[in-house]
Amino acid sequence: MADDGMFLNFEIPDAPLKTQVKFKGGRWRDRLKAQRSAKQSGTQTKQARGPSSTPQSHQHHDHDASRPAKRPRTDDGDLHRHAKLQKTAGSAVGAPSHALRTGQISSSLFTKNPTAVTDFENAPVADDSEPAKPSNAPLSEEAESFFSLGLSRRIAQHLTTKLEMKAPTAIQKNTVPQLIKDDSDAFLQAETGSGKTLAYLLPIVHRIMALSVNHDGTLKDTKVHRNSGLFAIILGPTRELCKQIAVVLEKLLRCAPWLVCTTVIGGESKKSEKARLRKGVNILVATPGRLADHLDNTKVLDVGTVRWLVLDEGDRMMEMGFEDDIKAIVGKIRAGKLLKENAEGVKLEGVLPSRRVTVLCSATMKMNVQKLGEISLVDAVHITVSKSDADGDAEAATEAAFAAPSQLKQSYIVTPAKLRLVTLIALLKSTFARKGSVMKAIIFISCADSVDFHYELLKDTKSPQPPAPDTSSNKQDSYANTEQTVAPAAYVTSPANPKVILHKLHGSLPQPVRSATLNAFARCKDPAVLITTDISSRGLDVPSVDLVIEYDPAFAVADHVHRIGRTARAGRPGKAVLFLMPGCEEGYTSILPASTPIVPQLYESILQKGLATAVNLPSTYTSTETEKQTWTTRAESLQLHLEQRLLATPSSSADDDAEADGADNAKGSGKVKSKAKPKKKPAPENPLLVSGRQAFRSHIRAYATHVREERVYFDITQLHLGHIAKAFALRETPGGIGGGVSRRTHKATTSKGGSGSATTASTTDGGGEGGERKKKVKSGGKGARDDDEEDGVGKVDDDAARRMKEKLRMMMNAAGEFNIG
Ligand SMILES: Nc1ncnc2c1ncn2[C@@H]1O[C@H](COP(=O)(O)OP(=O)(O)OP(=O)(O)O)[C@@H](O)[C@H]1O
Repeated sequence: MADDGMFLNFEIPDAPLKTQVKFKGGRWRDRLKAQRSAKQSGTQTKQARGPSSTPQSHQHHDHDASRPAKRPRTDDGDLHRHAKLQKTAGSAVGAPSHALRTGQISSSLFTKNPTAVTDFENAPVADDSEPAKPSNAPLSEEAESFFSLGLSRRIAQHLTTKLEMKAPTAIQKNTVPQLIKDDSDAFLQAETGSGKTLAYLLPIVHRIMALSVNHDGTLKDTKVHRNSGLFAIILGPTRELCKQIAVVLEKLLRCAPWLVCTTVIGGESKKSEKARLRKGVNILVATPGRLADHLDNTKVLDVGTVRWLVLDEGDRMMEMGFEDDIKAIVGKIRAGKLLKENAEGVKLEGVLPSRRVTVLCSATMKMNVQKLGEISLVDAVHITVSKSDADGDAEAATEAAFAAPSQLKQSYIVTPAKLRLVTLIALLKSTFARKGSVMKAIIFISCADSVDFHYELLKDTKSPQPPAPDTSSNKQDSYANTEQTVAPAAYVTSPANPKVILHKLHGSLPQPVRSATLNAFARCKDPAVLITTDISSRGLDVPSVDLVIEYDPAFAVADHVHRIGRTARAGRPGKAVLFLMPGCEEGYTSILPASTPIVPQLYESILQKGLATAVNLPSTYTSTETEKQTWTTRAESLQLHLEQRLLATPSSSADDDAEADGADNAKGSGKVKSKAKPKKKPAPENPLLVSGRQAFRSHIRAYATHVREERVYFDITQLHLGHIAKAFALRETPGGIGGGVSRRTHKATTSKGGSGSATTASTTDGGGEGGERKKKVKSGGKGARDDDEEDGVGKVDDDAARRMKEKLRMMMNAAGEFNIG
């Protein structure tokens, strides 16, 4: 069938387009071969542009044997599917009227794409008939109540009346009585969104309250207050999570206003944290590095009365390199003498646990959790929601906790690399096509550079920044802090949702910006999209997230489970869509935990649905789209438009600014010669192009850091870099991937201990504790990529570097097809 849909019917400026590709590097013979291949391909393209262009000529081109083979080509299959969909879309495929005039270019979006191996015909289909029973919802009110868990009337009433929680969830039902009556350590494991935070907070608060309140709610004579001692420490991996835990705790403590909690999480001056600790605190929420620091340097922080140490998201803390800090914290707490009464003579014995209790909390189980257990737990009770655990089958119970919530609908789209960007836009556009169907969506991307790029690309360039959420205590601050991270979106809006607000979040942003952005996303009343790295994958609880898009797959299955767990929380419905590329990536679905089948979606259907109507371009651009355009031409026009945006020369005002800056700098350095003719400066590069190239490089490097066991699905040698560049709206594949490590870090710090081996690279950690901790990136480990808080540009391990080198050599010997004239 024909593939005329791939031709574009509009002019683009000549200047930025490279008509000839220069091949550098590699052996001259290979370069010559590639040059010839390019020439031949160019001739074919020219032929195709002529009026005699036929679909056959493209197919011939596609099967050009002289072109170095990279991946199995599948045009036949692809075009067949494509044509089939075109027909259903009612468009005329193959009409020769699309033939281009000289000077126009062809978009190769729909050609030379590898075939998906998924058997779409026999794959499971989405079952919309009956939603699955939620697995993480609160239990029925008739069957369970907070009161029956052994909680005091005061707390139980507070939960039902003030916090509007009618009944406990299953993990709360199993945890609360255990931690109230027993002083054993506990390993708490339940799926995402199942209410683990309250599961450990409720018994702690209940028992601390019991120092001053009788079970019937009447007050005792002795009433503890903020200076009565620190009773519990809760550790979380990121500042965001710690803040969130503190918010839940503050709400809970409203029924016991004499108790005080606070956070020490970095990102603000240690002095002010010390001041708060000096004022007195009963429950402390902290990141490990910052707490270890205070334990070393803040005398007023006395752990003699501490009875509970909670390690929330334990595996993540280990993964982030907090092992030494945790060891130090556990060691210090255990070393201190356990006080039976506090300084004021309040008897703690008999009310608080008789020993120090450690609670380890995680939705997923990794090897490092075991290690953390060895460091911190003694004869721990394993608490899950599963019956199997009660039956003694711990493995089955762990598996149940590791699963995604049953009501979460998971699907995946096998999208050729070149079509990723337009498919993402089409997916978002169709998502927001109906008012109210999706209010909030989160897009996970592998690295901060790529987050920055996609945010800049998708935002509406000229629209004013949306107002800051009005609930902030400091409106002005909040507004200023989100200036670079919150903006109205272009492309993805629809007549039903003309306003969609875009947010970006990653660990390279300053802490106040991170907090303000998250706050803005959580409180946004308009439909909202958050583009983010894994910094948002753990523990974050933002209400009404209806959709999670994994545009880049997670670096490990456990991370995938946490990412998709940002939706479908506490029994609410949710959807998760995973982008995969044809080939080995498709096998990844076989290892994903899911209670219901993960359904494949055709990218063509997504494009067809999303691009059924015209795309709203940013306000500085005028759309030339017509109603009659088909989804394929829309996809191509959109891709071309995006590529052109990157190729556009920056405006003259930018030039002037640069000129002025240059002059200022020269003056500053005192090197201005009065009569010297100002040197002509090279035209500044388009910032979007620079950002796109950087995003591409970081993306490829991050790709090399999938965990070893999963690299069979994410094989870097299988990547077609040229095609991937297209997903960054780049016409040419940027160089400089293999060489060196370019990092964007806050500031260099020195490591506190740690076993720095020759293959160990260190990057500052902007996420956990604002550059205080040094993250260890070990050879072969996954720290090399943009971890949640880093910028994703790390050292690729030796193995990956070798494969990358090979890949680059292949690249240099072959011509990326859209590099060719
Ligand atoms: N008993 C309850 N009734 C109703 N909602 C609840 C109940 N317990 C918790 N929730 C709500 O459920 C949501 C998820 O809770 P929480 O963040 O503690 O989950 P989690 O198990 O820690 O998830 P994750 O593993 O993703 O961190 C929160 O919005 C919380 O307010």
